Amino acid sequence: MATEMATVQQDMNRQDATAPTATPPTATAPSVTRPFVTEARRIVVKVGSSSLTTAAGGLDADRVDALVDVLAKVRSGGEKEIVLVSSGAIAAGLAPLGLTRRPKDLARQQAAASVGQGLLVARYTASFARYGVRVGQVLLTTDDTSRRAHYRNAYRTLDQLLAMGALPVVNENDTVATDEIRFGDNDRLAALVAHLVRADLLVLLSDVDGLYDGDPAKPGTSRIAEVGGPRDIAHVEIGSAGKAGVGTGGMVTKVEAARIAAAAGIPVVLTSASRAADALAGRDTGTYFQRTGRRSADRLLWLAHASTPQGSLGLDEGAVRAVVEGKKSLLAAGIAAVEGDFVAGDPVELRDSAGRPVARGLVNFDAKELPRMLGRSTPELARELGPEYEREVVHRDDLVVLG
Ligand SMILES: Nc1ncnc2c1ncn2[C@@H]1O[C@H](COP(=O)(O)OP(=O)(O)O)[C@@H](O)[C@H]1O
Ligand SMILES: N[C@@H](CCC(=O)OP(=O)(O)O)C(=O)O
Repeated sequence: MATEMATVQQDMNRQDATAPTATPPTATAPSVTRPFVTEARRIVVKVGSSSLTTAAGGLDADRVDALVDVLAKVRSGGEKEIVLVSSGAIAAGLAPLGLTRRPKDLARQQAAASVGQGLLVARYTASFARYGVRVGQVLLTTDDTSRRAHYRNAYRTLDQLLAMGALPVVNENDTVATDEIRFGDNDRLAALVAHLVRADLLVLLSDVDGLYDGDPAKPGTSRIAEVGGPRDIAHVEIGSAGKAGVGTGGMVTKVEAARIAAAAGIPVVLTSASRAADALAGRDTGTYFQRTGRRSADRLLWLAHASTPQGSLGLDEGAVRAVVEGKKSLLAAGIAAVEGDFVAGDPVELRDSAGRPVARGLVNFDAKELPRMLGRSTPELARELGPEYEREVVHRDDLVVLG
């Protein structure tokens, strides 16, 4: 982890007005100082609901167009690929359904998302068409991010869209996600998509021009220009709700997303949508989160951050050592307890004898099959129950140790 101190800068234009246009590059535009941005070939850009909607609610076509202008220009040279993770489905669906504010219940949020997602993608399609760019809609759930077959499929589709010169517009599949398995915000989804497509850069666009060292609405708070690692911002007061009332998660989920991406070797720039052009030109704007780690094995990041465990396995001490220190597969012999109603292929939590989660993995058996297997060796199981029981309960390739 990097230990440099965060750099703090005073900034007068912290909050985006609802002005539709991107900030024009003027004489005061900051100089190009970020080669990791100018050199990035594959970029994931995430834009929040608060940057796409009008003050009165509903989709703001001018703001969508302003963002599209910036993104189309970035990729116009043919050297850069962009994946856009766009929120805004729920916000866009409110007014057409006669709703004045974001409903609290999931069913009405899903209805709004169902109406709004169509409008959102229609708007992007029309707007990118001005530049002759095709968009492809990709809707993902947490399952698509943790199950091997879904994960590969999601990667293949996104990669193929990019190879064919299209621009993927990703959102969470809100209409089928339940409360338990929902990302809710798109910030972490964007970090995981960045990892999935092996992006060189993640740009998070919000209605605020960076991370502040306190509530940006209050005087005396300053923008943090650079974050070397989580310790740099351990003291920062990070709010969970945006002022516009249409976004979710606030700054908390953005910082978490930046942490996930940075730990996976992807640098992150967090700024406002109106500064997207500056940010993507490598100018010194917003908050830059340095990478803190290297790329990890593909799917495991998704397993750690995106999956919702459907149950847990209690491990004895030897099994905890084997899994955590030895990076070995989990065998039935080391399991003392089973909780939950999972089926083979589900993500489960692996806990130590004190109940602390130590790892997460995809289980190879249904919950109801496991009790009679506990504490027994693999050859014994094969002999007594049949050769299909001669398997690890969680294979080490499907297992991630929690840090
Ligand atoms: N320390 C902080 N620095 C910057 N913004 C903050 C901070 N704490 C809370 N916020 C709030 O987070 C909001 C952005 O979150 P959100 O509304 O969810 O945006 P989006 O829709 O873009 O995802 C900002 O408008 C700001 O008011
Ligand atoms: N998938 C949801 C995202 C929810 C949301 O508000 O996210 P964000 O604005 O990124 O905090 C939507 O499209 O409305």
